[in-house]
Amino acid sequence: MDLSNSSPVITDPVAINQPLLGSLPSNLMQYSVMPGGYPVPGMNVSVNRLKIGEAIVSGLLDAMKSSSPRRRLNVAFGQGNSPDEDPAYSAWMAKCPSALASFKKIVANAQGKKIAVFLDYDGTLSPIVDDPDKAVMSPVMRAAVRNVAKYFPTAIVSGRSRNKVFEFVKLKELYYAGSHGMDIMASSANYEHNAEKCKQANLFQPAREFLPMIDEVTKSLLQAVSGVDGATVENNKFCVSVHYRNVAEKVLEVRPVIDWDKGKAVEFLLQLLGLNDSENVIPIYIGDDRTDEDAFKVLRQTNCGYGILVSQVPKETQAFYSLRDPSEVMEFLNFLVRWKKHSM
Ligand SMILES: O=P(O)(O)OC[C@H]1O[C@H](O[C@H]2O[C@H](CO)[C@@H](O)[C@H](O)[C@H]2O)[C@H](O)[C@@H](O)[C@@H]1O
Repeated sequence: MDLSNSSPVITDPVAINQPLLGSLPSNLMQYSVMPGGYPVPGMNVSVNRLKIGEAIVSGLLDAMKSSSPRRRLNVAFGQGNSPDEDPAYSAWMAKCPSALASFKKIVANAQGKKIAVFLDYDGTLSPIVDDPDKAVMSPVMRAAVRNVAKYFPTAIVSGRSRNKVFEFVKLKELYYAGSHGMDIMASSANYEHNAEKCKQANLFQPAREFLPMIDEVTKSLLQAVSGVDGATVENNKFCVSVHYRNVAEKVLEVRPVIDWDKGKAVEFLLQLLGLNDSENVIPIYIGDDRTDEDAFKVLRQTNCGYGILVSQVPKETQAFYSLRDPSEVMEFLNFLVRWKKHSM
C-alpha cells in the first residue's frame, strides 16, 4: 500500500453537513513536524504539541458548539416538536424511508440471496451517552445481534479499538473491524466457514506503521486537553478521539489518511467471507455517523445491498433507508431473524 502522501487528519464522525473541518486551523488538518516525532516511513508527519494544544483550546470549541448534535436537533425540529410533526423530517423520510416500514420490500429483493449484516456500534447498537466508557449494549440488543449472527454472517464495524468494541459486544461469533476498519479480525468461530481465507487474513491492519505516531498524538492530545473541563481523550489504537460532548457535546478524531475506511473494510470482509458475488449477496450496513457514509457509498455505487442510516434528524446521506434509534435497529434485526426462520 502506498502511504507516501499520508498524513493524519482530524475527522468529525458525528456532524455530517457541518463546517467543523473548514473552521479548524490548517495546521491541525495536516500538521507536519518531524523533530521529536517518529520518522514513520512514507509519512510527512509528526507531532507539534504546542500547535495541537493551541488549536484545540482556541479554535475548536466554537466550531464544536456550532456543530453540536443537540443544537442541530433543536434547529431541525424546533423546541418541543417531535420528528413526526416536522415537515422537514417528513420530506427527508420520503427520500430515506424507514427500513421497518420498507421491510417487505427489502426482503423481497433478498429472496434466494445471501444477506450479510454490518453493524456500527456507537449510536447504532448502543445509545449515545455522555461517558464513552459507559456506552454499554443492552442484553436484549446483544441477544438480537447473537440471533442475527446465527443466520447471517455478521460484522461490527466501529471507530472504537477492536478490543474495546469486543468488550462491549462480547460475541465471539462475529467479525470485528475496529479503528474505522483499520483493524480487522476474523472470529475464531467463523474460521469454520472459510478456513483458508480466514487464516490468511485473520488480522488485517493496513495502518500498522502509524501506531507509534498515534501513540505520540494521544500523549500530545492528553496534554493539550488537560486544562479543558469535561474533555477526554480516547486512544482507539489506529485513531484517537477527543471527546468534548461534556464540553460542547461532540467528538473529534485524529486518524491516518490512508486509502482505507469503513467502506473498504466492508468490501474486504465481503471478499474474506467469499460474499463478493454482488448478484447473489445483499449486504446490509447499519450506522449512524459520517464515517458510516463510506460504507453506504460503497453499497450504493456497487448497486449491492442497503445502507441504513440511524438518525432522528434529516441528514444528507448515501443510505437507502433509515431507522430512528438503536431500539428500531433492534426491531429491524429481530424482523430479519423472524423472516429468515419463516423462509427456511
Ligand atoms: O464507529 P462507532 O462505533 O460509531 O464509533 C464512533 C465513536 O463512538 C464513540 O463516541 C460516540 O459515542 C460516545 C458514547 O455514546 C459518546 O460519548 C461520544 O460523544 C460519541 O461521539 C467512541 O467513544 C469514539 O471513540 C468513536 O470514534
